[in-house]
Amino acid sequence: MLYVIGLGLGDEKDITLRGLEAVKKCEKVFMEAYTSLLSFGLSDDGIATLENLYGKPITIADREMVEEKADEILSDARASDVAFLVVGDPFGATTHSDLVVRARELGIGVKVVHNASVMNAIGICGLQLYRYGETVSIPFFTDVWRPDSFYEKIMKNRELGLHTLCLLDIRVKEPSWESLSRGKKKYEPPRYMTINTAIEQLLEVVQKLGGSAYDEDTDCVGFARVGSEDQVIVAGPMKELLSVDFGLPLHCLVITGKTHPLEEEMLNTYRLNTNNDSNQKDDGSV
Ligand SMILES: C[S@@+](CC[C@H](N)C(=O)[O-])C[C@H]1O[C@@H](n2cnc3c(N)ncnc32)[C@H](O)[C@@H]1O
Repeated sequence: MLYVIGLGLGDEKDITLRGLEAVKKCEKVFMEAYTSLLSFGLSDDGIATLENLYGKPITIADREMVEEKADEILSDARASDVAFLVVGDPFGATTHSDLVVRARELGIGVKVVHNASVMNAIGICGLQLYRYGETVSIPFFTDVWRPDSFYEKIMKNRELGLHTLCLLDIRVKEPSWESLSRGKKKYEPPRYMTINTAIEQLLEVVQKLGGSAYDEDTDCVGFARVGSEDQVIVAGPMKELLSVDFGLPLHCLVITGKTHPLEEEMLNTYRLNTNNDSNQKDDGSV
């Protein structure tokens, strides 16, 4: 049996009871480690915390392993119970349908244990989840690659008065161009896009295209480490969020559409000049 288990967004305590029971009975545990992060990141300590809780070792499955070596995971799942752990919800923003479809084709049973996803946790800012349009991904620009396909989607959402969730690039275990040209893979250090970089890129694109979908005065909400004890949520115009230090990853950004007075009321509690208590530490410190 293949158990596909969501870990939630914060730390090791966010797994559900159902998920924990499933992991405990599995003989092998893989953890997908390239589309999201728990609050402790990929530090050895963090993984060790999970291993202690589960009472068994975890094999980190990077993109190469999940995409190229899925056979290994599936052949284990054919013979015994195997857990495949995904931060957030397994089907929130990342779809692991490939693995599930292949397992089903091979006659391997699949059970999914859901959990909170960034896709629903952003509801905390007060913008109604049913008032969102298409989610966009913002990739890191390079000197020679500065794609702008997200612009049109944001424009369509804004024309319809809908909010836009922008998921920000994560680069983990990316081979460097240099090493590829030498034929021996060497990996770049991991990179996680900040809200500040995302806004810089968004403003660059709207200026380049001469568009009007948004500008530096457009109201947004920046989220860092949602679901963790030290989460930070700040609402304000793009130009204001540009200079906010949101701290460690992960970050995402919402560009507001047309807001309802009730949405505004909640949003106002996250503005810089208010008593913003988005941070959930018990002592209220930020
Ligand atoms: C592919 S999505 C996450 C999918 C995950 N399975 C889920 O359900 O949440 C990854 C992106 O979502 C955003 N994200 C995920 N978790 C976050 C968090 N706790 N706080 C802020 N942004 C987050 C980041 O922009 C990150 O690059």
